[in-house]
Amino acid sequence: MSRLIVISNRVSAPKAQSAAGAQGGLAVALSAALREHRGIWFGWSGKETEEFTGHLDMQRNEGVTTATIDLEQQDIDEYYNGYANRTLWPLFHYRIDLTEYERHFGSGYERVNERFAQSVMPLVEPDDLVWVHDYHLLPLGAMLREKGVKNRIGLFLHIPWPPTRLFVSLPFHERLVTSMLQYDLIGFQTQEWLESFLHYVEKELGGKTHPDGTVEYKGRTVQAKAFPIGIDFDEFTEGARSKMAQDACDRLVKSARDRKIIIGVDRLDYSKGLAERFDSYERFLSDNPEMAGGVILLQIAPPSRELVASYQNIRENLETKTGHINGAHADVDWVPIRYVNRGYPRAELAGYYRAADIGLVTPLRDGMNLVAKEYVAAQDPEDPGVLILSRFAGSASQMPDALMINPHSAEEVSEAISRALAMPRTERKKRYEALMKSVREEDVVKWREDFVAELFQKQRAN
Ligand SMILES: O=P(O)(O)OC[C@H]1O[C@H](O[C@H]2O[C@H](CO)[C@@H](O)[C@H](O)[C@H]2O)[C@H](O)[C@@H](O)[C@@H]1O
Ligand SMILES: O=c1ccn([C@@H]2O[C@H](COP(=O)(O)OP(=O)(O)O)[C@@H](O)[C@H]2O)c(=O)[nH]1
Repeated sequence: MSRLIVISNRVSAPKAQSAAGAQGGLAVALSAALREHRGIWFGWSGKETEEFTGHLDMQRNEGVTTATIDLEQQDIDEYYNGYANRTLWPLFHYRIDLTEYERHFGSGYERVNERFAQSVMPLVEPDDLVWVHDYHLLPLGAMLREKGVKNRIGLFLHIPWPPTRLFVSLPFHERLVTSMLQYDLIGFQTQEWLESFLHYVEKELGGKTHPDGTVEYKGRTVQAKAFPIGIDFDEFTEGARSKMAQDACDRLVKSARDRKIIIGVDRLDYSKGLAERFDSYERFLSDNPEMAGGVILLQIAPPSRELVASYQNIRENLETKTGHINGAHADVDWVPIRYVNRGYPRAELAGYYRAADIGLVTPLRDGMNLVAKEYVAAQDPEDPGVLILSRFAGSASQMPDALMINPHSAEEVSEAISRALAMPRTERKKRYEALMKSVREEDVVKWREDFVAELFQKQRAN
């Protein structure tokens, strides 16, 4: 079996995750993948250094070897807070209005990718499979090729790929995608993002694409394919059976005092549609005055990317909205929204999910959304809650038995909440069983096995 070298922006050791509560689907998914695979996880330590040295901090923890580098302040500003999270993230989530095109972000992004390439090179052995993750590192494969790496290299993009008409607003878009065509395998979360990518390659680069996702471009053959990511089902359900989960469930049920509970769990990110969700909930309260005092929305929203202005704005906006909704609707013994700006360990979250009658997942655009899958996995099979899911989440394509909504329509979301609260147990069970089948079967193990098997098969074409 080939060794796996996983490269991602963030590296998160398994112990650190379970202690603090990993607040990102990528960290959750990769630790599960590496637990079974001999290999190394390489990336940024999350720390800052005065001067970049390329020093590798190697650690071994619960069967996973990690190798990390520190970055300079300017690197972090231009690469992570800049090009990754002020240019690519908003553009790839269709928010061209929030996308910033600064030349120094682009040069910082390339410089850091070059630093990643230089630092990881000594770790790569001839038979290793190299698996690069996400939008932070799109040109890394090409930089490794320039340094003579002949190994099979795959890329998995965890976020959407935008339609061509939006993507071409990115300066130097051809350069970015041409560099991506140095990978052997490019994975997307859904068929829709895959098709957008193939469309771009045909229309803008003049490459030839085939129905099975094969791309031919300037003598190279690259495979593109959808690999929907799942949760670590075994680990999650074990956590959901723990005392921590049980205590959390009891605590929430007790504090709700027979009220219906709706839960949302999201990084504080504009792509998650939190402002629209709060508006929809207010619409529900206004349309259903008899529900006053009978329902609460628990929104867990740990802060994210706090140095980026658009993330500071969403935080302020939600604080104002929560204050407004609670002010307008609360009573002496009832507050309609419990808005919590902190993160919890996943086992504790599992208890909160289980206590909730509705899981409200309403992103405006989301690569996958693992929270939707975790909500289902945490339910009591005999009395499950209802998942309300945005049609714009990647997970929607695998979860047709959720109540599917358009998150831009407050009316639709409000009606879905009413319908979920009134749904008979037989229908809830039927939907839960269908959803659970995909959550169980299409888990992170299958995702990793499918991607790695495909990468293993692909011989470098040139
Ligand atoms: O590392 P951060 O900047 O704090 O962000 C956390 C992660 O967010 C994104 O997650 C995506 O990957 C998930 C798993 O595939 C997927 O379910 C979700 O829809 C995506 O948004 C990001 O892509 C990761 O790189 C970040 O680590
Ligand atoms: O307080 C929290 C909030 C979130 N998460 C985890 O963070 C992940 C979020 O992944 P998702 O795919 O939903 O979105 P992302 O944040 O990666 O965009 C899920 O596994 C959550 O359980 C967590 O551990 N603690």
